[in-house]
Amino acid sequence: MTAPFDRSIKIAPSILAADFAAFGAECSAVEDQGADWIHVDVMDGHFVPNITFGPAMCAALRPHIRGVMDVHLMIAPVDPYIDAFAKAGADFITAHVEAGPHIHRTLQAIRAAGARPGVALNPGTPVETVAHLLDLVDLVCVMTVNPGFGGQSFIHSQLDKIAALREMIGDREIHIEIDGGVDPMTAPMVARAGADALVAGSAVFKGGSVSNPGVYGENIAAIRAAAEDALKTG
Ligand SMILES: O=C(CO)[C@H](O)[C@H](O)COP(=O)(O)O
Ligand SMILES: [Co+2]
Repeated sequence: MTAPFDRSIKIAPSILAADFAAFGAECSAVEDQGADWIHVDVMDGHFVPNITFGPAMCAALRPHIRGVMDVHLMIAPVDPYIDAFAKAGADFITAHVEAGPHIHRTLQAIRAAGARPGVALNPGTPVETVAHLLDLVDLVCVMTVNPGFGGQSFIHSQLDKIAALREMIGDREIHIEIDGGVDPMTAPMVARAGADALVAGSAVFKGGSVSNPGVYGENIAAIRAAAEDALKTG
């Protein structure tokens, strides 16, 4: 029997804001402190103006992540690397709709490789771009910053896009993930607009460390409570 679709609020710390010299311990620490998914930002210095890490890092992290590894590919091209990220143990592999001319084929290839496909949209990309991809994906990621860096300000104009996406998705079992500038102030807005997976880097890791992980727990709880309270009060 398959598990019912989980529409509850999920907090996905982005390790872009973690201590790069201690990624394994950082992943365990945020999971111990209540993280639902671990969000791994892969950047190539071409699709985005920053470079992080690749499939070897994901494979190294896998034993340190008990739950979901959510891999956000900010790379172009995507297709030559799909098998490597799937073999590295990624649960979700999200590719950008802007990363190439054949996103439909890319999403099929991610599923064929054994991972769950996601599609991400840059802030300047209209939501209609994913209308004909919804049958292929388990997740749509709405970027609320321009991808490439953590710690940027939330772009409020994306709230309408999230609400329109929620409408488009209807009762399909697709997660709406928000990435960029999510904190206890912005979490209520994205939750009300229809998001269920909230990526947060700076707002989770600020003030904490692997030797002081309780701060991560407080930060995660604050974002979750802000989002859940917004859903209760409407
Ligand atoms: O994909 C990303 C940037 O391209 C990151 O996931 C995102 O920026 C999270 O960091 P923060 O919460 O600090 O904005
Ligand atoms: Co990301």
